[in-house]
Amino acid sequence: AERLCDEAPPLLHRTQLYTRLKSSIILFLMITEPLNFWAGKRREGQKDNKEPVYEPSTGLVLCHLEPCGAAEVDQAVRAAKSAFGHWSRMSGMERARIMIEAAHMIESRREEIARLEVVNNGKSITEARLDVDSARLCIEYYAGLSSTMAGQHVQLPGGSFAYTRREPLGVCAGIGAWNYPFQIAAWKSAPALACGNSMVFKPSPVTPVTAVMLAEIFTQAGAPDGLLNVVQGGQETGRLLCHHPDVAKVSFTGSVPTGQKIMEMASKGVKPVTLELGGKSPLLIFQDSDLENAVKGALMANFLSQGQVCSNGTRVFVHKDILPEFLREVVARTKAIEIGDPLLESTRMGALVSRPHLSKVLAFVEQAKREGATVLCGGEPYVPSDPKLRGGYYMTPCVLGDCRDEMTCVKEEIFGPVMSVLSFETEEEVLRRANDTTMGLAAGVFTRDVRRAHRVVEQLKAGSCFINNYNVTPVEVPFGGFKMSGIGRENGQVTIEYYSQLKTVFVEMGDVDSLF
Ligand SMILES: NC(=O)c1ccc[n+]([C@@H]2O[C@H](COP(=O)([O-])OP(=O)(O)OC[C@H]3O[C@@H](n4cnc5c(N)ncnc54)[C@H](O)[C@@H]3O)[C@@H](O)[C@H]2O)c1
Ligand SMILES: C[N+](C)(C)CCCC=O
Repeated sequence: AERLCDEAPPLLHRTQLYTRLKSSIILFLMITEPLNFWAGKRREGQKDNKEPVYEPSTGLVLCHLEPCGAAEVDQAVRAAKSAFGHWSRMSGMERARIMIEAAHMIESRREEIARLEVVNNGKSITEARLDVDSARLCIEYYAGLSSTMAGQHVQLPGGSFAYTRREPLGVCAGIGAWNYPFQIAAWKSAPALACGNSMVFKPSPVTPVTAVMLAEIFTQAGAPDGLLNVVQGGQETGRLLCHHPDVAKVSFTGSVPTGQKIMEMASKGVKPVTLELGGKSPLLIFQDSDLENAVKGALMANFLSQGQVCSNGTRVFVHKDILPEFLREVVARTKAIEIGDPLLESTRMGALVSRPHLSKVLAFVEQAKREGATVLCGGEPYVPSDPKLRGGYYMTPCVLGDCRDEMTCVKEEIFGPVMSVLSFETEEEVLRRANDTTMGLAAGVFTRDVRRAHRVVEQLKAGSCFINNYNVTPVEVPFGGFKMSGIGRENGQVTIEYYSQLKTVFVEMGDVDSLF
């Protein structure tokens, strides 16, 4: 009876609740458990400040978030500090064994985690499974790197020498966004733990459900209590974490304005930051592209996770010679995207994450129309025929034509299923326009000309570039942004450097040659 809809009248809600419970009783029971986790156990937060969390596909209340205040954050950090003492002294091989066990457990619980991600985030089950796989692969990858952390030996005159040690930082704070809740928790914790750190992770208050499962899995896999902790809450909890004197580093995924605040807070303690921020990435489609692949690439660049992807290539620049053909094809395929219950196998687009976010995205479409863009398809609220989904946050995926560089839809991150298509004539022109942004997370180019592809990529000011594909992020490959899209990288070997520090040791083999 607690599953109140955020808009529908109570009577309708009761029918929906009954239908929903019959089909997902296990999910419902799990979500009543506490969502904070420290020192190896689920914990309650501040009951007086609890807030409802909604299920995007139905608009019903899914659970309540009990935020952590100063006392709870301190307990979590203390637990992490205690685990760090033990974990950091273990060998890389020992840490790897536990991480691999955790990866196996994720594999065996793949469906359960993916379904909970769907219920909390609204994305399709097909995508949620891939997100869980990416989380698992990330843990496997860093388990493999854990034993490779090594320093350098430097020979010096007279037989003296120096060596470097790569050491962990201590307790790391992770703060996540709502678009990839489980995956973000794994992308941050896996390299941190592999390097010998412990972590306190704060998920977005919109999607608090799955990160705690990851923490629980690490404990069940044999990690010391307190190795990965989860504190729930919003800005205030995040602020407490950033300022905590025992937190050595902050790794953040979220918007540019929040990233700026995180950097400011971390600067007070001179703490290193990793910032994975927003984007307004360009996708360049040349006249010699394989059009079938270019269209598929544009859809992958815009409509994954209901368009709520940081790296999305939302400014699609198409050479004028192929623009009509491209638009015909891209619009036809966008119209064919199946929207609806994200738990159904056939669904390709689920619900946006919240009602306020849906309203914000729809307002961007309205503004685009006022500024002269043409809606070629979509951009409308969508009500699925299934009665239980009537209170959900759906919209039809949108393609905007006749876009110009100065329009709001081309300049600002919309973070929804809205593709802005622009026409170009020359390589030099499109490069100038593509780079004319304060952000630089990702960029893509479609062309059959291999020389053009590399020449263009060299000039694109973006951290993650794709040639003849888009939004492919294998965990072996670094991911992160240029300019205001961020600092540091996630994934790949280089991320070890962002979760460790170098100690130099000088060893004298002779006598001290004193000047005094
Ligand atoms: N580059 C990447 O890898 C990446 C990945 C996913 C999302 N994003 C970006 O995230 C944004 C959408 O996510 P969002 O709406 O959750 O972002 P957000 O910035 O509103 O919130 C992100 C996190 O920061 C916390 N937070 C907010 N204010 C804070 C403060 N003052 N101090 C400490 N913590 C604070 C939130 O509670 C949340 O956990 C988009 O801009 C998107 O591009 C980037
Ligand atoms: C796996 N994706 C789709 C590239 C997501 C990257 C994380 C950004 O939101």
